[in-house]
Amino acid sequence: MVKIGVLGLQGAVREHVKALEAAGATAIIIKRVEQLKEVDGLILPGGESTTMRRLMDRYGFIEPLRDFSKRGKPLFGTCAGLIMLANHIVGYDEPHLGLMDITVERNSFGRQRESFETDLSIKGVTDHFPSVFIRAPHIVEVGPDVEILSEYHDRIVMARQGNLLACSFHPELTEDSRIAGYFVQMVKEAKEKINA
Ligand SMILES: NC(=O)CC[C@H](N)C(=O)O
Repeated sequence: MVKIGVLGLQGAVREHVKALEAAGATAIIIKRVEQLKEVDGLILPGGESTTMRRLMDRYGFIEPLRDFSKRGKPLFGTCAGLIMLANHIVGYDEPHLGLMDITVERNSFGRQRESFETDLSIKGVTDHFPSVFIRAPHIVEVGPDVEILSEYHDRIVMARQGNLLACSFHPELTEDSRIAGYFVQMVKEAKEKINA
């Protein structure tokens, strides 16, 4: 069984733990850098990216998370977590982790529609996934190694680059654990490779 961490500095943490368990993984909440060595993959949850960055700096997570990724361990960023992974953020000079070859724009679905739910088709998962968007970012542009997994009204809302997975919405806020299952499978495959 794979063990997957959920970064627990801020945001929608417990819901991810539940979804991972429903998808057959062991899940632990990560609050200290030393805990990273216990897990085979990590979820960066939704929340508020500027707050999350401040806490990552305070607890020294930036470099250890880059190392984690370099060692071939998968990361999955949802909503604010997607913003943490991106190489470029529209309107900002510097990225946060800067691991994934994507450009993201924050809060891109308009104020009057701050939060909504819609049915999305997600490549490799299902044609119908109930997706909750909360002040969500979207992916403006992807590099050549990035596979687009889902779009909503011509905006990219889910993508994968090797061991990096990112989506604009909150898959953990619905009962459907198939996206968590997709990530669990990524982590299993990465673990086999690392141990081979
Ligand atoms: N639900 C979310 O994670 C919202 C993300 C938030 N609007 C940000 O820019 O960080």
